[in-house]
Amino acid sequence: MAAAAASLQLASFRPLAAVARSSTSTFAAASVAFSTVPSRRVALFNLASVIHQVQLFGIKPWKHRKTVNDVVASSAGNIAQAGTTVNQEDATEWVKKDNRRLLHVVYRVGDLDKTIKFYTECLGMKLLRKRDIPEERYTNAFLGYGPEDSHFVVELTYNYGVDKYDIGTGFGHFGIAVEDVAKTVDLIKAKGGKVTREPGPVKGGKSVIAFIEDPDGYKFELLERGPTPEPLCQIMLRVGDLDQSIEFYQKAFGMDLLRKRDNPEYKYTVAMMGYGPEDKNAVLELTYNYGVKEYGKGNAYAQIAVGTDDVYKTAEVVKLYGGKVTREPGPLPGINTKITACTDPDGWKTVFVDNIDFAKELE
Ligand SMILES: C[C@@H](O)C(=O)SC[C@H](NC(=O)CC[C@H](N)C(=O)O)C(=O)NCC(=O)O
Repeated sequence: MAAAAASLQLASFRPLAAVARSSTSTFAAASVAFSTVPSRRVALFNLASVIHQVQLFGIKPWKHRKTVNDVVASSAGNIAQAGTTVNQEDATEWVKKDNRRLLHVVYRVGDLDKTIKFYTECLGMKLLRKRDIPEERYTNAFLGYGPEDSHFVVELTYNYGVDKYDIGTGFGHFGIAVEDVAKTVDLIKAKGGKVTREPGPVKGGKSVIAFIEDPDGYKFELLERGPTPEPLCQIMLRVGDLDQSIEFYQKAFGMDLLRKRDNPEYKYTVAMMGYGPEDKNAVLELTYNYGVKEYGKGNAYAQIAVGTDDVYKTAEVVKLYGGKVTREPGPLPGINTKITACTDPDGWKTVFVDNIDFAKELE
């Protein structure tokens, strides 16, 4: 197994010192939005959080205006309703300065041991941790090319008794950077892996790629690149309106548009979105196929997870830019890690995870 991993010629797995971020994305502040915060605890947390962010980033606090929904705290401590009016400029400033990175991508598999064997032996990943939640009847396995505190990894979910899922048409593939695609493909073939596209230059371009399939049919694109600290480098999702998606990921998520490439010959355009340069960070590769507005999502691929310093503010910003918050911010029962979840314009899900709570989970 060690030899297999070595012959993959994957990059040295040194931790990322820091996630380099640029601030190239710009957008106009146009309107204000309102959101309701349902409890006093959350309202007080938000106040503390604003102060915390000011201390952390040295930026001015968000402007909160009194509205009919505002927090009404009597001397007896009763809260009628809570609400905030978030100024877009401040939201933009905060989201760009928030400490964000892609943590992991979550998807379902039908046979955990089979997938772990394939990822470790054919893709050279390491099994980082496993957790079984019998009361919820599922098991997770985390695999990747370096420790979770500094690397993007996969989180596999096995639901007891479910051995098959529908991958749908919207999910594209995961990208893995390797130094020699042909050698990697040979190794994968020797291990019995399925190669769906032989090594060679990408159609309409020069970079050498290949595609393989894992035991559940998830596609992995092998991309020939020099050494990188983050070999697990892309999640490709298909979208129905690329400009709308780019704007959403820039404004609501604070991502940068790292690269956009149109391939008219093959009738598609891709946009790379992320929290730092592609050679050092995993990115979202959003693909628009000319004229295709909708895709089937299936039930196999689940979501990406992104670290944040404040899930409450994150949810506010997502709402401010028209995103759908599917899980209001707050601690998860049992483990107390604070999260919030939302969907993008195509319905692709993201879970934001509190950075400090996540670090505690890894201890
Ligand atoms: C280098 C980087 O930009 C790529 O590898 S793009 C890979 C390319 N993507 C697409 O074709 C996307 C559109 C396609 N219709 C889809 O929805 O998946 C690709 O897969 N090329 C295949 C090839 O054989 O070159």
